Amino acid sequence: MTVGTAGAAANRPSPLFDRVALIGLGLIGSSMAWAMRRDGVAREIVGHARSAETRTAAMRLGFLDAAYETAADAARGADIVVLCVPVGAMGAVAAEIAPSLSPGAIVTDVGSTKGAVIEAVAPHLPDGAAFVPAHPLAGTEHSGPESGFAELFDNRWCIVTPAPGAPGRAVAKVRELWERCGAQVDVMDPARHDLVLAVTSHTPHLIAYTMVGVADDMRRVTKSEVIKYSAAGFRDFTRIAASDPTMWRDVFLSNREATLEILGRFTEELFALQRAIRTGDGQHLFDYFTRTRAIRRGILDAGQDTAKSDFGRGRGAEPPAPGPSPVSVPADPEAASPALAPGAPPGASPASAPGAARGSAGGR
Ligand SMILES: NC(=O)c1ccc[n+]([C@@H]2O[C@H](COP(=O)([O-])OP(=O)(O)OC[C@H]3O[C@@H](n4cnc5c(N)ncnc54)[C@H](O)[C@@H]3O)[C@@H](O)[C@H]2O)c1
Ligand SMILES: O=C(O)C(=O)C[C@]1(C(=O)O)C=C[C@@H](O)C=C1
Repeated sequence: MTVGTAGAAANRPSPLFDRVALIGLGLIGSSMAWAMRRDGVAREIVGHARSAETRTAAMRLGFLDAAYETAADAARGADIVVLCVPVGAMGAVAAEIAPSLSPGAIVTDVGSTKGAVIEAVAPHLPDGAAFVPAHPLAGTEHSGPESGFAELFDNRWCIVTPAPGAPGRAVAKVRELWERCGAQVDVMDPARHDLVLAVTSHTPHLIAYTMVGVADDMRRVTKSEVIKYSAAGFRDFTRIAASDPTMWRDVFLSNREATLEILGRFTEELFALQRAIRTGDGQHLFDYFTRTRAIRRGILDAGQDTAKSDFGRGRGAEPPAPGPSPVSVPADPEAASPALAPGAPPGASPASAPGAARGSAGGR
């Protein structure tokens, strides 16, 4: 049964899909919906969330045409189903939607790990379905339906890891879906993806969680100095360590091998640095920090971040995007601006609000 029907998106430029079903309506599900609306990717965007509160929020915010109580009902009649739930829930959701998939339907996901998701999802899918896993390398520490915004994927990478035998037509459609959501797409082997992401995302998150945990353990200072005198490095760690506990528990449990491999290397390097500090080996420290500085330069040169520092002061932040001044997503449905309404023209979404408010680097 649906919560309500806001009407199919009409008069959009060349929709890629008739009906897209999003299973899971948190940060990534809602951001995808906003990005798809912006570009007129689908005639109809429907979704499923387990809680009535989330389904109601999705309809109130206006990023869905219909919200269903079950994943199976949302998937019925969809030409593509996007699994936007924590990676540990992917298998159960795949089992639930499998019987209601249309022949030839594409199933894709946005999970942060790929090998375990493929293992969990693929066995449940009927022969006629094409499974094309994907992972947008864009996110924030926020979660839930209110946290999404259309610009989240703009100029970020999305890695597609097609299962062996996935039809080229389905892979091309998933590629185009992400390109139209603003991302650049690369195709990668799932095991390679999991190793690369263990280096660039998963282990850094674990290190941030650890550092904030260490500070919290130091009860003497935590309640006052750690907060009051928090320096930029620690503040960056606290943002990362504020990320969703369910999502990250599942990431580490499902990318165990690669994360442990990188953590082992990390520990060795840490011991070497510890030794250099103890023995006063300044040359080792200087050479090491010179090498790591070059990595940052490479990221800036690749356009994956900006050199402008902010550190929460708002001084070096990007200038606000042209257009209406940023406002936060209103809690009161009546206060929603017309741009929030379903059927708003492509390009209009509340996303510019939270996205712009967070700044271009901070919102990612
Ligand atoms: N947050 C990020 O930075 C980020 C970036 C890229 C990919 N991802 C991946 O995207 C997926 C979703 O993450 P998110 O950030 O949107 O999380 P989120 O917490 O904002 O949203 C997840 C949603 O899934 C729902 N859910 C959980 N279990 C479910 C189940 N069994 N059935 C139906 N719904 C269920 C939750 O209620 C929630 O609404 C995860 O797999 C995550 O690894 C996250
Ligand atoms: O900016 C953030 O909050 C993120 O950590 C996003 C981030 C990452 O860059 O590591 C986290 C997990 C994802 O799977 C993809 C993106």
